[in-house]
Amino acid sequence: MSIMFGKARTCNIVPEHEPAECNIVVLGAMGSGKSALTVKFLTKRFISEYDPNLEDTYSSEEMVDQQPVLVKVMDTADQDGPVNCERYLAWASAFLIVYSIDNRLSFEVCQQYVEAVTLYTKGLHPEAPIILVGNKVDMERYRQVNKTDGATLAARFGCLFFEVSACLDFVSVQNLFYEAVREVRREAERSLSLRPLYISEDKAPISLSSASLLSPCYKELPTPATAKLVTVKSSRAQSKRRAPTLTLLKGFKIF
Ligand SMILES: Nc1nc2c(ncn2[C@@H]2O[C@H](COP(=O)(O)OP(=O)(O)OP(=O)(O)O)[C@@H](O)[C@H]2O)c(=O)[nH]1
Repeated sequence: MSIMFGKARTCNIVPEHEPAECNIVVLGAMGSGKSALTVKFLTKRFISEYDPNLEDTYSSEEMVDQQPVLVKVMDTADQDGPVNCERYLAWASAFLIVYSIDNRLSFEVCQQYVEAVTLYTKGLHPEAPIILVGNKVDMERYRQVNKTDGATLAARFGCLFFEVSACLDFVSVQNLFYEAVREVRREAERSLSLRPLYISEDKAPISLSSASLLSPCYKELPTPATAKLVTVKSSRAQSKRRAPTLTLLKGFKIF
């Protein structure tokens, strides 16, 4: 039984008891800090080196505003700008598009990503939100991109904007991913309120929990050349609450 939210898409309705899922794709120019931000979020640690061609997808059980959510993060590795985007566009619930404040070219590449993603998501319901991220804010003395440039780009495309540093505090990096989850929830509610439910007459209506609203209607995880689903254990393993498990950080050197 499928419910059509105005657009013909196959959709797996998630039963109430399963945690919602949120698929976050991290995009941006090479060297902007995508992997560092991803690893910081998953392990609270800052990496120094990694295999730049490695593209991986990680999952972590999180509690965002007292609601459990399985956050899946695809750390992409494009060589030059938005190419071969279909491997993540349909899978994504949200996008983090990253540039480095000390690299003007990375900001220009970032604009290409924002335009490419917006072209795809406009008109979809729910629309996958974009969060624009100016990384390496610790490199203030080498700044090449003003904060107002980032804010102006974000305003132009109606997306959130943050400046952070993957090598400074963890909370501001965690907040990027948590804000993405919140935006997906907001967009799901907005989308539900905007569009009537079309339910075939012979079926009783079913209640849509926020979990089912949050889990995107997407095809199986794409299988790009090197991407694979691994689970991650953060250094929070020692903390009291149920911590996600990291079994593999291939190619990352953690210090
Ligand atoms: N100072 C500083 N360096 C950073 C920060 N984030 C990442 N770096 C460094 O910048 C370089 C690139 O970081 P990555 O996370 O590998 O960048 P990336 O976007 O994943 O790069 P690709 O995998 O090539 O696409 C590495 O040497 C990192 O240590 C930051 O917030 N501040």
